[in-house]
Amino acid sequence: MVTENDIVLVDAGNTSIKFVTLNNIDTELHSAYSATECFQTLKTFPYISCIYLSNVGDASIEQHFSEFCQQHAIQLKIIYTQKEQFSLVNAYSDVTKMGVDRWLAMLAAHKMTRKPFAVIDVGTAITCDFVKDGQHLGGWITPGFGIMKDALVKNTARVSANKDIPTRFEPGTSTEECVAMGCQAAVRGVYLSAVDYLSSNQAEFSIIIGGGGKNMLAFAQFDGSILVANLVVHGLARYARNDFPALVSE
Ligand SMILES: Nc1ncnc2c1ncn2[C@@H]1O[C@H](COP(=O)(O)OP(=O)(O)OP(=O)(O)O)[C@@H](O)[C@H]1O
Ligand SMILES: CC(C)(CO)[C@@H](O)C(=O)NCCC(=O)O
Ligand SMILES: [K+]
Repeated sequence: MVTENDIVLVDAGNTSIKFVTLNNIDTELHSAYSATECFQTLKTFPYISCIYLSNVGDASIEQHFSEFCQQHAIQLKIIYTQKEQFSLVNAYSDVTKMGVDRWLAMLAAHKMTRKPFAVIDVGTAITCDFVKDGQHLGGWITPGFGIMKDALVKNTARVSANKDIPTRFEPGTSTEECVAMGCQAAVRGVYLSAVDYLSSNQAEFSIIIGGGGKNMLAFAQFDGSILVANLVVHGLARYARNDFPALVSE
């Protein structure tokens, strides 16, 4: 019999691989910087029957997982972006081009609200996708906080940045602070633009925010937006629960 702790959900992003067993989906995720590092941790798990993998990084990740799963007699399900699933319809005409993390974040958010919504995933890149009545309307791809700072430093002679993640939002008084605050302003701009777009078309809507950098949008909670942990992994969980309906009713 398959149980929730035998199922592992893996979100391979551009910077790191995040993974967790289905029963621990709302706890802090494990994180690894390579497939090899991820396998070292997976080998310490008592038993794995099935791995659900989503990957927006290098295709070699899928090859590594395929070999690992073959060696350890684990079933591997690689999830790809679809045109339609769980009553959600993708707006891309070529869905193979859409990062599966966006698709999974939409599926996770779609389960959380009936209102028209924007789902914002704050990671290496920031994505924002809009959905109304189960129809994806389209979205935005924006550089993430780190990439923005790097691009500024790379393309200027006198602008420098540090690695600090800002804990305040106000005008800066040194170059490094101005860069950190300015890039934070740009991240907040994605949220504010989503509010602007949604409110011009409908009276009621939800905004759902996830990803490792979601705390940069923590202020949005006061406007009724929902900050959720592990959006992509929650999307993967929908596929797992659909395949194994006896686990938990959906
Ligand atoms: N405490 C924090 N506060 C704000 N931003 C953060 C924080 N920690 C990380 N970030 C930002 O979030 C991003 C990391 O996001 P995430 O953990 O979703 O994973 P990732 O592996 O980097 O991204 P992806 O899955 O897109 O590859 C980094 O680019 C960083 O700028
Ligand atoms: C935009 C990212 C990098 C966000 O992780 C990912 O979803 C991706 O690689 N997307 C491919 C391009 C697209 O979604 O249209
Ligand atoms: K690219």
